[in-house]
Amino acid sequence: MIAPSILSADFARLGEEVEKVIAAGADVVHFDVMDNHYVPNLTFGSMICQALRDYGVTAPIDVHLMVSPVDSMIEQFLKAGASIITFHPEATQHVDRSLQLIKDGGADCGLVLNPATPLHYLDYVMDKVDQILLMSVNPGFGGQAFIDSTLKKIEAVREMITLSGRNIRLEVDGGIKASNIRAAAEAGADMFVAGSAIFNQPDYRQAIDAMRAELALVSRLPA
Ligand SMILES: O=C(CO)[C@H](O)[C@H](O)COP(=O)(O)O
Repeated sequence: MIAPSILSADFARLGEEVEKVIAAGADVVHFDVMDNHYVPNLTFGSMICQALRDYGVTAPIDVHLMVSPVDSMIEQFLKAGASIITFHPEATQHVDRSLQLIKDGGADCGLVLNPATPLHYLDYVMDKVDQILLMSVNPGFGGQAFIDSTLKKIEAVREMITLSGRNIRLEVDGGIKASNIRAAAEAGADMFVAGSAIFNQPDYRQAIDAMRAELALVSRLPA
């Protein structure tokens, strides 16, 4: 799945931008929520998610909360039509409760781990999460370079997913482009967030097609 991050879209024309990127072949809209507290940047909240739904966007909206605390934002995004909500475990006091809040609201839930965040946060929630998001940059800004150590982390989480026996999506986010998406997929990722590599290109379809062409060459797709 290709999930363009609207962080790099033209905010003045957001509805059109989302329509255009979905028409260009994207599967999911990736929605980066930053609070200038958990991360040193500020983006948009649930009203914009609701506005996209009201505009007619029916594609899944994958909300990545870079906020602390998280629970009140979860409630707002559930009401605003989020399909998937992920958050950073160290940003909430009760990880299991926050995950359950998302599930009870009818959305898919998941955890996000920063490049240096240990995997042990996943140990007791593998029966609950629908998605795991591994950040391949430090969160807060688009357009950063992919941190290579993420590949080993993707491999480790793919093993954990296989052991869990569950169909958990493994998403990677940060610095993804046509030249490195294949390595991320071969390590075990199956959902790819890309912001600048899509929205900073003149032709979104061409950018997405170039990524899909690389994915078609992957020798070992994750189960
Ligand atoms: O979560 C994010 C930053 O915190 C963005 O989704 C991510 O960095 C995508 O942007 P790019 O593809 O340009 O790296």
